[in-house]
Amino acid sequence: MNALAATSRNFRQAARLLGLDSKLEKSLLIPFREIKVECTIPKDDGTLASFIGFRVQHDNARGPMKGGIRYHPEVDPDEVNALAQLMTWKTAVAAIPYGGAKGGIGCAPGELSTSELERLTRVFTQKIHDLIGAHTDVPAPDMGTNSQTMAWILDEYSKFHGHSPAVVTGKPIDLGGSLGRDAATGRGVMYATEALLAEHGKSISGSTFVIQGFGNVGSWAARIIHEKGGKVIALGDVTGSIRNKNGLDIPALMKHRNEGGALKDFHDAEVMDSSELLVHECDVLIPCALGGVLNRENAPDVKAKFIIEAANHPTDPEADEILAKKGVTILPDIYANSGGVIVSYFEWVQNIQGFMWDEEKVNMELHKYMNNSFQHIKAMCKSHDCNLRMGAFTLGVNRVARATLLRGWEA
Ligand SMILES: NC(=O)C1=CN([C@@H]2O[C@H](COP(=O)(O)OP(=O)(O)OC[C@H]3O[C@@H](n4cnc5c(N)ncnc54)[C@H](OP(=O)(O)O)[C@@H]3O)[C@@H](O)[C@H]2O)C=CC1
Ligand SMILES: O=C(O)CCC(=O)C(=O)O
Repeated sequence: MNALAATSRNFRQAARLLGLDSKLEKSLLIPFREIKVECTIPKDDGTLASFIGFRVQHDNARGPMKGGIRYHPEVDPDEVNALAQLMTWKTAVAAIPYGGAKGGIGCAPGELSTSELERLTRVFTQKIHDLIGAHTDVPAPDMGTNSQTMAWILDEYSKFHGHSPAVVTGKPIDLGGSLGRDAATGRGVMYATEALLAEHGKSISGSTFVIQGFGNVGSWAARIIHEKGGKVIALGDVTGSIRNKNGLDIPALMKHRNEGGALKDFHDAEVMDSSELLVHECDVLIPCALGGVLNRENAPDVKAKFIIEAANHPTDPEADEILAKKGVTILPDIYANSGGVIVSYFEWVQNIQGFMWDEEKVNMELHKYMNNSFQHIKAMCKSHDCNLRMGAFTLGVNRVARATLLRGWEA
């Protein structure tokens, strides 16, 4: 089942639990606007290269649409659509005043030079600048993009609309970015994990973790979990996977990576087959890379007791069912990885206020938002007798449905 079918299926199940009117259900599912643009750039060698860029604006009943921009070869319209829809429910679960959107360009960022990436980002921004804005649709980083990408979007957008720091979040600090945004998704993953483990009488310290993905989300999650006394015993990225049963030395691994070393060359670990990563023995499994990585092929072999969905839609519905039967508890993406968009909201607020918060305040507010959402999800699980995924979906969908009904449809 592709990402869009899986996400829509979860939405429909939540709509049924909530008893939503079928016409409202249909209207909530259909995206507000889907944008597809051709982006041609001259490469450094003078030849032309063409790419397709997407921005799907899913819903704006609760506020400006919000979501990241992904650069990856597998970006396609259905996936962007699914990710945009997830953003709508995620911002509602987090109780921040946004709707949902997502964008992407089908490209392999690792195969483009920095100047080619800059040209591609600027062309994409030229094509969509009229349709984004601080009060309409606010992009942010996702897989394959970072604060530099946001700086180029800000600069290009500002040529048309004047200096507009609040048009993107996840910017460099020197351009109005927020302290704590870089680490926010990983830190939010830690707060979410802490809250879930506490429910089961456990803690991060003393638990073992396996992490897939060592980019923004995976590396920050690993660092913060390590700081909290958690043992990260295996992790992997697209180049390979490593393990150490006594716990990987994450600060040393970060240093090795920052000096250009590949994971497999890290001195204090054993190289392992990446196909074993997701089914490795551990207490907590944290996928932090692509969608659909847990499926009917590997779900029966998963040994983790808890899965924290730091990636978006890492678990397909068949795996969801298999894992539920095995008694694995899954903390769903629309809550588990919401730390990023929550601190994006703080960044946007700071840009609009023209006032900068210190990092302690950012982290304290993030903790508060994550804990509040967890309590609200649990309350939905109780009142609808459902698992955490449906608890989060019913919470998010209900908030968007209420806002939509209050706004009405009269022309
Ligand atoms: N950035 C954010 O704030 C947020 C991100 N997310 C989600 O988190 C996930 C990761 O995003 P982010 O960390 O920003 O992305 P990055 O591009 O920073 O990192 C992605 C990581 O995944 C690895 N990877 C890619 N393909 C594979 C694969 N096939 N097997 C194993 N590892 C792989 C990459 O390896 P390599 O570096 O070697 O290419 C890299 O380590 C995505 O699903 C994203 O949507 C969710 C909420 C917010
Ligand atoms: O920070 C943001 O606005 C969006 C982050 C994002 O794309 C996501 O949560 O999937």
